[in-house]
Amino acid sequence: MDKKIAFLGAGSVAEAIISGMIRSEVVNQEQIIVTNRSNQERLEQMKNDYRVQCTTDKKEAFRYADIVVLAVKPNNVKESLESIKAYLNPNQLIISVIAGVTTESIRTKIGIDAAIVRVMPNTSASIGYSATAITAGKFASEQQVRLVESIFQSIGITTIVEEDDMHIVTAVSGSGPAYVYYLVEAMEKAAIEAGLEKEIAYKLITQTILGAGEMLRQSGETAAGLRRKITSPAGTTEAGIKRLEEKDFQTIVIDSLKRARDRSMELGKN
Ligand SMILES: NC(=O)C1=CN([C@@H]2O[C@H](COP(=O)(O)OP(=O)(O)OC[C@H]3O[C@@H](n4cnc5c(N)ncnc54)[C@H](OP(=O)(O)O)[C@@H]3O)[C@@H](O)[C@H]2O)C=CC1
Ligand SMILES: O=C(O)[C@@H]1CCC=N1
Repeated sequence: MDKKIAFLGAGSVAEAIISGMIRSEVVNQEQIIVTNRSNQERLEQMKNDYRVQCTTDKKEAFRYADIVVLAVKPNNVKESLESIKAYLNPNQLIISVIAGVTTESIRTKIGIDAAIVRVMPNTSASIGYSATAITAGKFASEQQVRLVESIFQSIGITTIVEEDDMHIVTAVSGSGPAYVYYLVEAMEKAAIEAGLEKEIAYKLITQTILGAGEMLRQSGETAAGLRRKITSPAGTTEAGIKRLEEKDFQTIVIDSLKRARDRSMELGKN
Protein backbone atom coordinates (compact mmCIF):
# COMPACT_ATOMS: atom_id res chain seq x y z
CA MET A 1 0.00 0.00 0.00
CA ASP A 2 1.51 3.31 -1.06
CA LYS A 3 -0.62 5.65 1.06
CA LYS A 4 0.54 8.12 3.69
CA ILE A 5 -1.08 7.44 7.05
CA ALA A 6 -1.25 10.10 9.78
CA PHE A 7 -2.20 9.20 13.35
CA LEU A 8 -3.98 11.63 15.66
CA GLY A 9 -2.95 10.15 19.01
CA ALA A 10 0.10 8.09 19.95
CA GLY A 11 -1.33 6.00 22.76
CA SER A 12 -1.81 2.27 23.37
CA VAL A 13 -4.11 1.56 20.46
CA ALA A 14 -2.14 3.68 17.96
CA GLU A 15 0.98 1.77 18.97
CA ALA A 16 -0.75 -1.63 18.68
CA ILE A 17 -1.96 -0.77 15.15
CA ILE A 18 1.36 0.73 14.05
CA SER A 19 3.47 -2.13 15.37
CA GLY A 20 1.09 -4.66 13.78
CA MET A 21 1.13 -2.87 10.41
CA ILE A 22 4.91 -2.65 10.36
CA ARG A 23 5.28 -6.25 11.50
CA SER A 24 3.01 -7.47 8.69
CA GLU A 25 4.79 -5.16 6.19
CA VAL A 26 1.50 -3.73 4.91
CA VAL A 27 3.21 -0.31 5.05
CA ASN A 28 6.74 1.00 5.40
CA GLN A 29 7.78 3.11 8.36
CA GLU A 30 8.24 6.20 6.13
CA GLN A 31 4.54 6.13 5.25
CA ILE A 32 3.47 6.63 8.85
CA ILE A 33 3.44 9.94 10.72
CA VAL A 34 2.32 10.11 14.33
CA THR A 35 1.11 13.09 16.35
CA ASN A 36 -0.06 13.61 19.89
CA ARG A 37 -1.03 16.56 22.03
CA SER A 38 2.16 17.29 23.98
CA ASN A 39 3.98 14.18 25.20
CA GLN A 40 7.35 14.55 23.45
CA GLU A 41 8.86 11.65 25.35
CA ARG A 42 6.21 9.33 23.96
CA LEU A 43 6.86 10.54 20.40
CA GLU A 44 10.59 9.93 20.87
CA GLN A 45 9.81 6.43 22.06
CA MET A 46 7.57 5.73 19.03
CA LYS A 47 10.28 7.06 16.73
CA ASN A 48 12.94 4.86 18.32
CA ASP A 49 10.81 1.74 18.53
CA TYR A 50 9.16 1.83 15.09
CA ARG A 51 11.22 4.30 13.01
CA VAL A 52 8.02 6.22 12.13
CA GLN A 53 7.90 9.98 11.68
CA CYS A 54 6.69 11.86 14.74
CA THR A 55 5.63 15.46 15.19
CA THR A 56 3.32 17.71 17.15
CA ASP A 57 2.95 19.88 14.03
CA LYS A 58 -0.55 18.97 12.89
CA LYS A 59 -0.23 20.79 9.57
CA GLU A 60 2.86 18.80 8.64
CA ALA A 61 1.18 15.53 9.59
CA PHE A 62 -2.31 15.89 8.17
CA ARG A 63 -2.15 18.16 5.12
CA TYR A 64 -0.61 15.52 2.84
CA ALA A 65 -1.99 12.38 4.45
CA ASP A 66 -4.10 9.96 2.38
CA ILE A 67 -5.43 8.22 5.46
CA VAL A 68 -6.08 9.84 8.84
CA VAL A 69 -6.41 7.57 11.87
CA LEU A 70 -8.23 9.12 14.84
CA ALA A 71 -6.87 7.47 18.00
CA VAL A 72 -7.63 9.92 20.79
CA LYS A 73 -9.81 9.35 23.85
CA PRO A 74 -13.50 10.23 23.44
CA ASN A 75 -13.14 13.25 25.76
CA ASN A 76 -10.41 14.70 23.51
CA VAL A 77 -12.39 14.38 20.28
CA LYS A 78 -13.69 17.93 20.12
CA GLU A 79 -10.44 19.83 20.73
CA SER A 80 -8.29 17.39 18.74
CA LEU A 81 -10.51 17.52 15.65
CA GLU A 82 -10.65 21.28 15.98
CA SER A 83 -6.84 21.30 15.85
CA ILE A 84 -6.66 19.38 12.54
CA LYS A 85 -9.80 20.24 10.64
CA ALA A 86 -8.12 23.03 8.66
CA TYR A 87 -5.71 20.46 7.19
CA LEU A 88 -8.28 17.85 6.19
CA ASN A 89 -9.80 17.50 2.73
CA PRO A 90 -12.68 15.47 1.24
CA ASN A 91 -10.31 13.08 -0.59
CA GLN A 92 -8.83 11.71 2.58
CA LEU A 93 -10.07 8.55 4.20
CA ILE A 94 -10.68 8.95 7.91
CA ILE A 95 -10.50 5.90 10.14
CA SER A 96 -11.73 6.34 13.70
CA VAL A 97 -10.95 3.86 16.47
CA ILE A 98 -12.59 6.08 19.10
CA ALA A 99 -15.03 4.25 21.35
CA GLY A 100 -18.63 5.39 21.32
CA VAL A 101 -18.29 8.32 18.92
CA THR A 102 -20.36 8.02 15.72
CA THR A 103 -19.15 8.69 12.19
CA GLU A 104 -21.85 11.35 11.91
CA SER A 105 -20.60 13.14 14.99
CA ILE A 106 -17.05 13.16 13.59
CA ARG A 107 -18.30 14.42 10.23
CA THR A 108 -20.17 17.27 11.91
CA LYS A 109 -17.10 18.25 13.91
CA ILE A 110 -14.72 18.34 10.95
CA GLY A 111 -17.33 20.05 8.79
CA ILE A 112 -16.66 18.14 5.55
CA ASP A 113 -18.46 15.23 3.94
CA ALA A 114 -15.44 13.01 4.36
CA ALA A 115 -15.32 9.27 3.99
CA ILE A 116 -15.24 8.04 7.57
CA VAL A 117 -14.86 4.40 8.54
CA ARG A 118 -15.22 3.50 12.18
CA VAL A 119 -13.31 0.52 13.49
CA MET A 120 -12.97 -1.19 16.83
CA PRO A 121 -9.72 -3.14 17.05
CA ASN A 122 -8.07 -4.40 20.21
CA THR A 123 -4.52 -4.26 21.53
CA SER A 124 -3.73 -7.77 20.28
CA ALA A 125 -3.21 -5.95 16.96
CA SER A 126 0.43 -5.57 18.01
CA ILE A 127 0.99 -9.31 17.48
CA GLY A 128 -1.40 -9.75 14.54
CA TYR A 129 -4.30 -11.05 16.65
CA SER A 130 -6.76 -8.16 16.71
CA ALA A 131 -10.46 -8.88 16.41
CA THR A 132 -11.58 -5.78 14.52
CA ALA A 133 -15.12 -4.70 13.73
CA ILE A 134 -15.64 -2.21 10.91
CA THR A 135 -18.57 0.03 10.00
CA ALA A 136 -18.87 2.53 7.18
CA GLY A 137 -19.98 6.12 7.58
CA LYS A 138 -22.38 7.77 5.13
CA PHE A 139 -19.75 8.94 2.62
CA ALA A 140 -17.41 5.95 2.66
CA SER A 141 -17.38 3.94 -0.56
CA GLU A 142 -17.29 0.16 -0.80
CA GLN A 143 -13.72 0.45 -2.09
CA GLN A 144 -12.68 2.51 0.93
CA VAL A 145 -14.22 -0.04 3.29
CA ARG A 146 -12.28 -2.79 1.45
CA LEU A 147 -9.09 -0.77 1.93
CA VAL A 148 -9.75 -0.47 5.67
CA GLU A 149 -10.49 -4.20 5.80
CA SER A 150 -7.18 -4.97 4.11
CA ILE A 151 -5.28 -2.74 6.55
CA PHE A 152 -6.87 -4.34 9.61
CA GLN A 153 -6.65 -7.86 8.16
CA SER A 154 -2.91 -7.37 8.25
CA ILE A 155 -3.17 -7.16 12.05
CA GLY A 156 -5.82 -9.80 12.74
CA ILE A 157 -9.33 -10.73 11.65
CA THR A 158 -12.08 -8.30 10.64
CA THR A 159 -15.84 -8.30 10.46
CA ILE A 160 -18.32 -5.75 9.15
CA VAL A 161 -21.09 -4.64 11.54
CA GLU A 162 -23.90 -2.10 11.68
CA GLU A 163 -22.83 1.14 13.35
CA ASP A 164 -25.36 0.69 16.19
CA ASP A 165 -23.69 -2.62 17.07
CA MET A 166 -20.35 -0.90 17.70
CA HIS A 167 -21.31 -0.34 21.35
CA ILE A 168 -21.65 -4.03 22.16
CA VAL A 169 -18.67 -4.86 19.92
CA THR A 170 -16.58 -2.46 22.00
CA ALA A 171 -17.65 -4.29 25.16
CA VAL A 172 -17.02 -7.75 23.69
CA SER A 173 -13.82 -7.47 21.66
CA GLY A 174 -12.48 -3.93 22.21
CA SER A 175 -12.40 -4.28 25.98
CA GLY A 176 -12.44 -8.09 25.75
CA PRO A 177 -8.70 -8.75 26.22
CA ALA A 178 -8.85 -6.87 29.54
CA TYR A 179 -11.47 -9.29 30.90
CA VAL A 180 -9.29 -12.23 29.93
CA TYR A 181 -6.28 -10.59 31.62
CA TYR A 182 -8.40 -9.96 34.72
CA LEU A 183 -9.34 -13.64 34.81
CA VAL A 184 -5.65 -14.54 34.45
CA GLU A 185 -4.77 -12.20 37.33
CA ALA A 186 -7.25 -14.06 39.53
CA MET A 187 -5.97 -17.48 38.40
CA GLU A 188 -2.39 -16.38 39.14
CA LYS A 189 -3.39 -15.20 42.61
CA ALA A 190 -5.07 -18.54 43.34
CA ALA A 191 -2.07 -20.51 42.06
CA ILE A 192 0.46 -18.48 44.03
CA GLU A 193 -1.65 -18.50 47.21
CA ALA A 194 -1.74 -22.29 46.94
CA GLY A 195 2.06 -22.39 46.81
CA LEU A 196 2.94 -22.50 43.12
CA GLU A 197 5.96 -20.49 41.98
CA LYS A 198 5.02 -17.34 40.06
CA GLU A 199 6.93 -18.34 36.89
CA ILE A 200 5.35 -21.79 36.85
CA ALA A 201 1.87 -20.33 37.38
CA TYR A 202 2.46 -17.84 34.54
CA LYS A 203 3.69 -20.54 32.16
CA LEU A 204 0.80 -22.93 32.85
CA ILE A 205 -1.93 -20.29 32.80
CA THR A 206 -0.67 -18.61 29.61
CA GLN A 207 -0.61 -21.91 27.72
CA THR A 208 -4.03 -22.80 29.16
CA ILE A 209 -5.57 -19.58 27.83
CA LEU A 210 -3.81 -19.99 24.49
CA GLY A 211 -4.90 -23.63 24.18
CA ALA A 212 -8.51 -22.82 25.11
CA GLY A 213 -8.59 -20.05 22.48
CA GLU A 214 -7.21 -22.34 19.80
CA MET A 215 -9.68 -25.10 20.78
CA LEU A 216 -12.54 -22.63 20.36
CA ARG A 217 -11.18 -21.64 16.94
CA GLN A 218 -10.12 -25.03 15.59
CA SER A 219 -12.37 -27.70 17.09
CA GLY A 220 -15.70 -26.54 15.64
CA GLU A 221 -17.27 -27.20 19.05
CA THR A 222 -19.15 -24.74 21.22
CA ALA A 223 -17.66 -23.33 24.42
CA ALA A 224 -20.28 -25.28 26.40
CA GLY A 225 -19.41 -28.50 24.56
CA LEU A 226 -15.70 -28.07 25.19
CA ARG A 227 -16.38 -27.32 28.84
CA ARG A 228 -18.47 -30.47 29.22
CA LYS A 229 -15.55 -32.59 27.99
CA ILE A 230 -13.38 -31.34 30.85
CA THR A 231 -16.06 -31.76 33.49
CA SER A 232 -15.87 -35.27 34.95
CA PRO A 233 -18.83 -36.25 37.16
CA ALA A 234 -17.99 -35.39 40.77
CA GLY A 235 -14.56 -34.20 39.62
CA THR A 236 -12.53 -31.05 40.16
CA THR A 237 -13.96 -29.01 37.27
CA GLU A 238 -17.53 -29.73 38.35
CA ALA A 239 -16.70 -28.58 41.86
CA GLY A 240 -15.11 -25.37 40.54
CA ILE A 241 -17.91 -24.59 38.09
CA LYS A 242 -20.52 -25.18 40.83
CA ARG A 243 -18.81 -22.53 42.89
CA LEU A 244 -18.89 -20.11 39.91
CA GLU A 245 -22.61 -20.84 39.52
CA GLU A 246 -23.27 -20.26 43.22
CA LYS A 247 -21.54 -16.87 42.85
CA ASP A 248 -23.58 -16.09 39.73
CA PHE A 249 -20.51 -15.82 37.49
CA GLN A 250 -22.47 -15.65 34.21
CA THR A 251 -24.80 -12.95 35.53
CA ILE A 252 -21.76 -10.94 36.63
CA VAL A 253 -20.06 -11.27 33.23
CA ILE A 254 -23.25 -10.43 31.32
CA ASP A 255 -23.82 -7.44 33.58
CA SER A 256 -20.21 -6.24 33.10
CA LEU A 257 -20.42 -6.40 29.33
CA LYS A 258 -23.76 -4.56 29.36
CA ARG A 259 -22.20 -1.90 31.56
CA ALA A 260 -19.27 -1.56 29.12
CA ARG A 261 -21.74 -1.30 26.22
CA ASP A 262 -23.72 1.38 28.06
CA ARG A 263 -20.49 3.24 28.82
CA SER A 264 -19.70 3.28 25.10
CA MET A 265 -23.14 4.86 24.52
CA GLU A 266 -22.44 7.44 27.23
CA LEU A 267 -19.05 8.29 25.74
CA GLY A 268 -20.73 8.91 22.40
CA LYS A 269 -23.36 11.18 23.95
CA ASN A 270 -20.85 13.18 25.97
N1 LIG B 1 -6.72 0.88 24.39
C1 LIG B 1 -7.49 0.01 23.76
O1 LIG B 1 -7.43 -1.22 23.99
C2 LIG B 1 -8.45 0.47 22.72
C3 LIG B 1 -8.77 1.80 22.59
N2 LIG B 1 -9.65 2.21 21.63
C4 LIG B 1 -9.97 3.62 21.48
O2 LIG B 1 -8.79 4.24 21.00
C5 LIG B 1 -8.71 5.57 21.47
C6 LIG B 1 -7.35 5.80 22.08
O3 LIG B 1 -7.21 4.95 23.21
P1 LIG B 1 -5.78 4.69 23.86
O4 LIG B 1 -4.78 4.49 22.78
O5 LIG B 1 -5.99 3.63 24.86
O6 LIG B 1 -5.56 6.10 24.57
P2 LIG B 1 -4.21 6.74 25.17
O7 LIG B 1 -4.62 7.54 26.33
O8 LIG B 1 -3.19 5.67 25.34
O9 LIG B 1 -3.73 7.72 24.02
C7 LIG B 1 -4.45 8.86 23.66
C8 LIG B 1 -3.59 9.68 22.74
O10 LIG B 1 -4.34 10.80 22.29
C9 LIG B 1 -3.50 11.92 22.27
N3 LIG B 1 -4.24 13.17 22.27
C10 LIG B 1 -5.08 13.67 23.19
N4 LIG B 1 -5.51 14.89 22.82
C11 LIG B 1 -4.93 15.16 21.63
C12 LIG B 1 -4.94 16.27 20.75
N5 LIG B 1 -5.67 17.36 21.03
N6 LIG B 1 -4.21 16.20 19.62
C13 LIG B 1 -3.46 15.11 19.33
N7 LIG B 1 -3.38 14.04 20.12
C14 LIG B 1 -4.10 14.06 21.27
C15 LIG B 1 -2.65 11.75 23.51
O11 LIG B 1 -1.52 12.61 23.44
P3 LIG B 1 -0.75 13.16 24.78
O12 LIG B 1 -0.21 11.93 25.44
O13 LIG B 1 0.29 14.06 24.26
O14 LIG B 1 -1.81 13.83 25.60
C16 LIG B 1 -2.32 10.26 23.39
O15 LIG B 1 -1.24 10.06 22.52
C17 LIG B 1 -9.84 5.76 22.47
O16 LIG B 1 -10.87 6.50 21.87
C18 LIG B 1 -10.33 4.35 22.76
O17 LIG B 1 -11.70 4.33 22.96
C19 LIG B 1 -10.18 1.33 20.74
C20 LIG B 1 -9.90 0.01 20.81
C21 LIG B 1 -9.05 -0.55 21.84
O1 LIG C 1 -11.63 1.32 27.63
C1 LIG C 1 -11.91 1.91 26.59
O2 LIG C 1 -12.71 2.87 26.62
C2 LIG C 1 -11.30 1.48 25.28
C3 LIG C 1 -12.33 1.05 24.29
C4 LIG C 1 -12.09 -0.40 24.04
C5 LIG C 1 -10.90 -0.69 24.81
N1 LIG C 1 -10.47 0.34 25.46
